[in-house]
Amino acid sequence: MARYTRIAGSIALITLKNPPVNALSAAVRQGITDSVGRALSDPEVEAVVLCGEDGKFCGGADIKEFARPMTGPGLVPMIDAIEAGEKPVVAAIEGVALGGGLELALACHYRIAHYKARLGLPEVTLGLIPAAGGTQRLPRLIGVPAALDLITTGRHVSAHEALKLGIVDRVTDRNTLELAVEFAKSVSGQPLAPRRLSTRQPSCPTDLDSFLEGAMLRVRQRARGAIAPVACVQAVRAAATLPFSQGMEQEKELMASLFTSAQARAMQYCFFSQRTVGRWSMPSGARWDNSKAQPIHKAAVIGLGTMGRGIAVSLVQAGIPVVAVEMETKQLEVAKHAVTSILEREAQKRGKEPKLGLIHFSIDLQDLREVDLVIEAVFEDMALKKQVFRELSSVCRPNAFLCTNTSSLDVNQLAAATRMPELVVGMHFFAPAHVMKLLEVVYGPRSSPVAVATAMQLGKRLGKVSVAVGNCHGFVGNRMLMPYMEQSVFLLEEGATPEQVDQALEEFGFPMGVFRVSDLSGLDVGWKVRKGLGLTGPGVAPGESARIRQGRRYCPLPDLLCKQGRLGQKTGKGWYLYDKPGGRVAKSDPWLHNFLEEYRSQHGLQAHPVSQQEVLERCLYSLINEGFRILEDGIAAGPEDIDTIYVFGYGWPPHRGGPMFHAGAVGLPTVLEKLEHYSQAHPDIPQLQPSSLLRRLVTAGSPPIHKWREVVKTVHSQL
Ligand SMILES: CCC/C=C/C(=O)SCCNC(=O)CCNC(=O)[C@H](O)C(C)(C)COP(=O)([O-])OP(=O)([O-])OC[C@H]1O[C@@H](n2cnc3c(N)ncnc32)[C@H](O)[C@@H]1OP(=O)([O-])[O-]
Repeated sequence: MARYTRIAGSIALITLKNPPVNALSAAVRQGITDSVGRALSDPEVEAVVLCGEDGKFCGGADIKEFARPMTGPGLVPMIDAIEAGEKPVVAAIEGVALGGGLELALACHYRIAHYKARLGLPEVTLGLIPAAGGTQRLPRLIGVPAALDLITTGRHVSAHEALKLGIVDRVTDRNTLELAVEFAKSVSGQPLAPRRLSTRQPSCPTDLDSFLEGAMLRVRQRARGAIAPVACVQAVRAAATLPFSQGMEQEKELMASLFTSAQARAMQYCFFSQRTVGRWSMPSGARWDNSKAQPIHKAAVIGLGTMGRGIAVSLVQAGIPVVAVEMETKQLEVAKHAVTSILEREAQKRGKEPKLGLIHFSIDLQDLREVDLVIEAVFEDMALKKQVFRELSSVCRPNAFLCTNTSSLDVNQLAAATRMPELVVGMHFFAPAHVMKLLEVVYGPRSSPVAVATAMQLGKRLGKVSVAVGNCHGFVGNRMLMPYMEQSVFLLEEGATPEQVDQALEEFGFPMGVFRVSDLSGLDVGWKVRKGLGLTGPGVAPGESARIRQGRRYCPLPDLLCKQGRLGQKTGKGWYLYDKPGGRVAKSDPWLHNFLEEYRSQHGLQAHPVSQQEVLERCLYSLINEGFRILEDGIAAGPEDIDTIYVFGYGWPPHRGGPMFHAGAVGLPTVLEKLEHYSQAHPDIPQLQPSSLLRRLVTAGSPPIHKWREVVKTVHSQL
């Protein structure tokens, strides 16, 4: 709803009231419509101030209403009425003005923002366009290029950037409402026509067509197959080339095609999943709302390789003092130089001073005596990590949280090396750690709720999307990746090329196919893991067949490439060829194609044409199948957790919701049928055998994804 009050004699104050973000629900739209009508018809009111309760202007249209039939007044007529009114309306923007919230502010004649406010049109991240006039008014206010940037990326801007761009008229560190009221009085009686954005001409680049073509190309590259960014460009083109009313018609048509699309459903599911994972729970019954996080005043990172450096940068950027530890002076100096340059570069990008004073570099573990939490990021070697944890346990305060950044090792074994195993959790960051949004918080059987709550809270402070997961090899993300990667190399044995596999995955929407990713991160990473698991190297029993390990099919191709020194981009060749070591442009490599042919003939393998459909079904359904096993094992609390991990950490296209959402969208019976088909064709690949949870869900009539937890619960209660 909206509250109407009269203040300072002649000012009508309309306050949006819909906690927590004053979203524009039907009741709020009705409240605004009624209040604006009342203010315009009251002869004693000279000007209007529009604000939101509790320091938040407006978080936009009410996303929860999208799935229901529309009721109440429409957003567009409400907004148009504000702009057309004969009394000045001033938006007092505190907190957020996002989506429909900013569109509402754009209909006001003046905008005043608190310096901490954030503004933006994030509809594209929900599979939509800003269809309450945002695509037509913003270009008329700040010009086509700047508007296109905001609309196609959905990025939020600070109040200061909004002022520079011309979105707001004033930024204040004072009481925004008081200033807005003063301002409203001062502009009362001034002509309103020039303030109505719908009447302005947008400023366009001289070469508008080629500018828009370039923009279209970029959005198509950035989010392959996503339809909303394309519609955003089309809508802005309409703003640049058509009168306002016709532009609005186009905006409406484009929105109509997006609103009910599968992509919009998937992206809105992602939005809510991200919030669902914040309400974490553990099998013990500990939850987000019954476990209290401890404050972290000072942290430490031990091991300053690529991951440790990124983690240290993340902590410093969040304003947390950090002790950064390496074992030797030489390594410490190299790391210090690298961390300092990242901090300087990042600060420059944000137009701020680097917080170099917050980081202390050291080779002395005694410097960790005062810290509240340590994140260990040394090599992935259990013996070394155990040693580090033993030392940390004796050096740090008894109540310090000890976290490991391991990507797959057993958190419980590390906990057992300490005096307080309940204070040990995994904090699995993704490279580069200061950029990637995902954090897997891994609890072992002995981790205390307070340790999990503290790691989750710290993740939030670092700006991460944190997901609490159980302890198993590879946790959630990497565990699911294993069958996916295995399928991709099996497909090479059967006749595919890396190019074909990558192309299929990239057309599905991944930014990079599996082989390109492998070249980027280095083939030696997986090699080391496989050696550790005894799948290759000295751990393999003499006389064991090259293509069978532990009774199941194994593909030695990645190991063979590693043995030849083909480690990916860093050596200039891997699955592809690069112009030099460290080169980034992947080219097809005839050597590799010959190598694959020789390998097949050596092992008596008959190459057959592999279709794009087979690539997708085998790679994606084996990954999804592992996701069902993870749910069955209680490693992830729900499908939303898995999907959030994949969207934020593994490049899963958000417009496809995440692997588990995708399974539901394809149809669980179809996924089951395909897995049955492929597992019959490849009985030596157990990962293709459908999980019992998938079977149960199909037997239960394939309930919608938000009901899966109930089926999982019955599985657990029967265990
Ligand atoms: C149709 C014409 C075109 C217009 C389209 C639009 O405007 S599209 C919209 C364009 N707008 C956007 O895309 C903005 C989307 N929102 C955000 O980006 C953030 O929520 C935030 C920055 C506003 C606040 O961040 P924060 O970390 O402080 O808080 P938090 O994120 O944890 O959320 C708290 C609670 O609020 C809920 N909720 C939030 N927004 C909405 C909403 N619009 N609606 C409904 N609910 C919403 C959220 O689900 C959560 O509920 P829960 O789980 O407690 O039941």
